Amino acid sequence: MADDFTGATDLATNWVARGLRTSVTLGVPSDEQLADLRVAGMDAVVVALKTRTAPVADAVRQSVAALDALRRLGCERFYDKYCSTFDSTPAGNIGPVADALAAELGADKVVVVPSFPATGRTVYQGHLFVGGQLLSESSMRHHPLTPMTDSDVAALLRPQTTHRVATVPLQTVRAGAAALRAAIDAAEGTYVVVDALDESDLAIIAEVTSGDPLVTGGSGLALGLPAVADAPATDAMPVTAGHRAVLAGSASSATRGQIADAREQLAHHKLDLAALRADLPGEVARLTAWARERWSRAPGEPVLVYAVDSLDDLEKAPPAGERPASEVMEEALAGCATAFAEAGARQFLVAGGETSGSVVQALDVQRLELGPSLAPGVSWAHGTAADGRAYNLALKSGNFGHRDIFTAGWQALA
Ligand SMILES: Nc1ncnc2c1ncn2[C@@H]1O[C@H](COP(=O)(O)OP(=O)(O)OP(=O)(O)O)[C@@H](O)[C@H]1O
Ligand SMILES: O=C(O)[C@@H](O)C(=O)CO
Repeated sequence: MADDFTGATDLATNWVARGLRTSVTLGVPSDEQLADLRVAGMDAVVVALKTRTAPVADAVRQSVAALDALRRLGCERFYDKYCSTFDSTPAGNIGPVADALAAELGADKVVVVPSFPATGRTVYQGHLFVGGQLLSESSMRHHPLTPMTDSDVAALLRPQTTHRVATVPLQTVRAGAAALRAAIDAAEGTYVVVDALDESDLAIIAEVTSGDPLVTGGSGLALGLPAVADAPATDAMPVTAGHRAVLAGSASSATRGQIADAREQLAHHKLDLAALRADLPGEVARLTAWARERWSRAPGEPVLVYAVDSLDDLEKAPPAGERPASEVMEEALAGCATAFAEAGARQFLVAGGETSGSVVQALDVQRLELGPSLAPGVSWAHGTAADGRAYNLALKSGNFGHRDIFTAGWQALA
């Protein structure tokens, strides 16, 4: 299970890359969805939750419900996917969720592996690096919801868990499978943060944990699996004809660069927080009229709607009596998604995990099948909403993707 929607498609992208037939359910699957998944005969299922910044008790309840559903489906091994930049606060939710899952599964050793080298995330001497910078010195220190101001993974996890947290250094990983397994078993703690700098390190960690009921991490560890023979054909993904939109609620530095790049080519509109607070439905209606007009003049051209293009846009605290900016922006982008869909949009590239959760929940899509990959951890997907409308969706993690992804990413749907 994954704590946000972009993280879910990130993990699914990596499992598909290793040849596993993988479905993503958006929320805890119902009995009917479980029956469909049984028929489809998947190798892996990712349950996408929106729990990264939810109240702790809520996050734990939803994660345990996801575990329960997956067990009823017959799953025996579980991957607790959180952000490769360990997005959390001293209260959670990584620790409390992992504690609950470990208790349910009777797991006494659980690896903690944020490393995802293909996107620049590595762990060395227990410290998390992003593109060669310590996490605490990276742009993640400015994150609007989970600012990361420490890089020591064990130190980040300790206040969040009732268990002890140990670390295993890179030398032990590189000493091979037997040495690593022995070190994990001997570690003084339930959680074991394991260093990994490249995919060969992840392959060793994946090998030695292949019998563990629970592993935790970013999606990189999934790339450590040996490839299965006949990989599923992602080019078989159905493409749904319709208008195109980029909806970006992410304030991450990669997204801000992608917005700057796309503004040169796409019709764009920056959301105005004050105007949304004054009249959110009216703003969404005006934006939809603008998008309709753009699509009528340039069919096939995406429109770009975004929240932030500079860190100065970020609101630290709302004015007295007002809702937090994050809630307002997520509601506005979710409102745009449903109104744009009503106007004929069927292809959405969404930036940001929380934003993707709000958008996909508003569209009421319940399951995604993955298609072509756009970048490490990002793929197009196809899903059908409860009202029967089909969509192509790419859910892009804030810091993932090349600078031109908002303009070049559509080629895969051509
Ligand atoms: N002006 C603003 N002030 C404060 N928060 C904002 C503002 N604009 C957008 N936000 C919020 O910032 C949050 C960004 O989180 P989101 O998960 O969508 O992106 P991200 O963290 O970059 O992506 P990911 O989680 O995939 O790395 C959203 O809740 C969004 O609504
Ligand atoms: O692990 C990552 O970095 C991403 O999948 C993510 O979770 C960002 O929201």
